[in-house]
Amino acid sequence: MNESKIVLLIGVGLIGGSVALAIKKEHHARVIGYDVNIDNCKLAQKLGIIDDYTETYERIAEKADLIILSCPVEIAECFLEKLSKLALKEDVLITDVGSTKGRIMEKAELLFGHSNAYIGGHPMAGSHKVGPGSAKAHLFENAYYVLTPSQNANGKVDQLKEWLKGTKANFIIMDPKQHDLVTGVVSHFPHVVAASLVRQVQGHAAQDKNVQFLAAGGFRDITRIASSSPVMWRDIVQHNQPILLSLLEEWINEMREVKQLIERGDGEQLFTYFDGAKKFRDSLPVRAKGAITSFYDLYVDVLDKPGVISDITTILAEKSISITNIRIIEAREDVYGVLRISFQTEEDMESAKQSLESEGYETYISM
Ligand SMILES: NC(=O)c1ccc[n+]([C@@H]2O[C@H](COP(=O)([O-])OP(=O)(O)OC[C@H]3O[C@@H](n4cnc5c(N)ncnc54)[C@H](O)[C@@H]3O)[C@@H](O)[C@H]2O)c1
Ligand SMILES: O=C(O)C(=O)C[C@]1(C(=O)O)C=C[C@@H](O)C=C1
Repeated sequence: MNESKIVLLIGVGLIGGSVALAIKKEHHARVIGYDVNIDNCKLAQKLGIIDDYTETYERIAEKADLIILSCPVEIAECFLEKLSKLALKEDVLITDVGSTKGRIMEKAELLFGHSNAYIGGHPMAGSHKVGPGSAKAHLFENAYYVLTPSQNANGKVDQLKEWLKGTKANFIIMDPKQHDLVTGVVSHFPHVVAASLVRQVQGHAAQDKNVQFLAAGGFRDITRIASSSPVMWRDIVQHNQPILLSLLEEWINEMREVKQLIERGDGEQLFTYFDGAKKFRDSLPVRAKGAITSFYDLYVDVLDKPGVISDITTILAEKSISITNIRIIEAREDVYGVLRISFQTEEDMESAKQSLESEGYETYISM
């Protein structure tokens, strides 16, 4: 379907590229890219993410059936102004993939509110990587994909879902303000904390080189997201400033309480604090994509002996089970360590579990 439809992708990076691939999986539309970084357009064309690219978006925008803003959120906001001055098609659909929705939707209501053209969007999955080279058609599979239709655009939500059905995401309609509060809590503020932890460690590393060598699994897990695009996060923080400031106040109070807990040194209170955090963290839906994880992880107890990883990968290869990642998350000489193996699908994870257990390995689905 959509034989002759034109999609204009403004921002040909990780998320735009992934959305474009998902659209091309289901529709025969022609996807044209526009990006300030022409190398991203060239790479995306080579990878089959876009059919062509343009160095001047205006002419294509006026022909487009679907326009996707997949650039940093401050830039997306500027593009709303630019697009509103063009003679767009009457039935055009415009969406974005930005991590914040409040300011974008305020502007969209102002400029496109009279029409039914604008539906904000935010796929709640991603990566710390950037650029079209890391784009994947399945990036949003099972993830929540928030939609924020402008006042008159409710009737067009199904049309957008149809365009985006190749993402296999779970669409959810939200109010933009509610969206910014929730994502502030689970995504934006954790990013600020991750970056600040890395900067604290950086300060210590300048005093003692061993800090870098010993920055192991736990630190890496909790700070992976600090490796994401600083441009993207600068814009997110500027857009969600009031909510982030209020979360920062909450966090400062929480840290004051933690300080008192540590000063008191009461084992029972410390246990209760960590146990409460563990119980809530463990209750989160770790097997659904979203804020917590992007893959189906299986944990395997292993003796740290030479050949154990190749034994495990051989067992899985014999059953044609593909893995997306494998990592030793704890290993000391001659004691049990834990291997984390990630799979693309739940079925692969379940078959791996069965195969490894039948060979005598002990496995868990979450820890
Ligand atoms: N990375 C994630 O995990 C994630 C997840 C969901 C949503 N988002 C949102 O998706 C959007 C894109 O982020 P990304 O992760 O794909 O980053 P990215 O860096 O991979 O892609 C952004 C692209 O926008 C381009 N760009 C920048 N300024 C531009 C301009 N003036 N005109 C045209 N193109 C321009 C960049 O050159 C780049 O190709 C952001 O709004 C971000 O908030 C990111
Ligand atoms: O997995 C990551 O690297 C992400 O940071 C993805 C993440 C998130 O916080 O979950 C980051 C920002 C986006 O708006 C949506 C998803």
